[in-house]
Amino acid sequence: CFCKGLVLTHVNVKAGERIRVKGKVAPDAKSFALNLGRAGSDLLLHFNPRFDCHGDTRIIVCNSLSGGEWGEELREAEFPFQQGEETKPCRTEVMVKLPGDQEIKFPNRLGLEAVQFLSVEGDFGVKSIKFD
Ligand SMILES: CCCO[C@@H]1O[C@H](CO)[C@@H](O[C@@H]2O[C@H](CO)[C@H](O)[C@H](OCc3cn(Cc4ccccc4)nn3)[C@H]2O)[C@H](O)[C@H]1NC(C)=O
Repeated sequence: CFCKGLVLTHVNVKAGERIRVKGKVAPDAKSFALNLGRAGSDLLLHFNPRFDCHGDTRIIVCNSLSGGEWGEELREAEFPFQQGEETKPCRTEVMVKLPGDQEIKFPNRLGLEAVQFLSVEGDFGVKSIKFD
């Protein structure tokens, strides 16, 4: 079974701690997103792999959201995701470890000490989330 559109609050993840999200990319995935922050309107990291969305093909878009305003996008061309596969786009405090050895570092633009909010959106079915 898949959990789509998941929102967790009060997760209280601090710098150096790790969140490991495991799940499956939908076979017909267009895009999915993992969001970390204080709340839905204040995101430290919006991590958005796009298979075919907003005119983007197989690009990872990362951004921050502050008071509902998007920051400047960071676009990563390395795209280690396949539609229909199991994957672990795991992440730590604004350092995102991707499948394989690839990492994306993203500035802590909101200067959050801890993350309270985690959400998963789009074509990704969550199978497990681990905090350690
Ligand atoms: C060239 C001038 C226009 O630029 C375009 O402006 C769009 C609107 O700002 C940019 O798209 C937005 O990029 C944001 C990150 O910078 C977010 O990804 C915006 O999506 C927010 C969102 C989440 N969700 C839920 C969701 C997420 C994933 C899959 C399914 C539902 N629905 N909308 C998404 O609409 C889009 O990335 C941007 N493209 C470029 C090339 O800059």
